[in-house]
Amino acid sequence: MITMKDIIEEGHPTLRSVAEPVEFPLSDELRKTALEMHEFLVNSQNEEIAEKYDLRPGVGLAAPQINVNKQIFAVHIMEYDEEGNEVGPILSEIIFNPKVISHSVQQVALKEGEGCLSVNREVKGYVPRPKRVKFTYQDIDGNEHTLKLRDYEAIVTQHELDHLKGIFFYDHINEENPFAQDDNLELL
Ligand SMILES: OCN(O)CCCc1ccccc1
Ligand code: NI
Repeated sequence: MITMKDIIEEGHPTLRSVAEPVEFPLSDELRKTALEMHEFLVNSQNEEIAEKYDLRPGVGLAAPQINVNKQIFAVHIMEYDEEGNEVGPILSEIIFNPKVISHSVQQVALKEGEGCLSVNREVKGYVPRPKRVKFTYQDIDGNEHTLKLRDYEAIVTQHELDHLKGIFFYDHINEENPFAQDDNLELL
């Protein structure tokens, strides 16, 4: 299973490189790695397992973060009810060879900013990203899919897409004023 020791940190060159496309059918090894990336996210959101293995909770994980320079990322975003019980998956998928088709001019950012499993420090500031994004990808069997996301799911997905291009979330933060706002930016 993947644990925090497998996740490389900023400063490692792989995190600033462009990931390679994935060939299908997957090798047994790459299929296993992809499934383990998704399993890490599920484990990291399970209180007992996260505590037992000291996992930082994550809703996304990109292959370059475990030093695999391939165009793969996993997302696992669950819906919770007011008591904090899991209702079901909002977006839970392993994405291969994603290609952005279009995105909105309108931007969104999380009020609390973003973090990253490969960045062991807090970097304050709004991370402006397109509010809506449409992209194609292949699933673990190589089947093509098209997905249109908005708001939080779009933010998480674009954070992962950035990792495949060697971009960190803080590259998008306004240096002069990290909390700069304009009427094209909606805070979530
Ligand atoms: O690359 C995934 N990762 O570092 C985990 C954090 C994911 C994430 C956190 C806040 C907003 C968007 C995405
Ligand atoms: Ni990250």
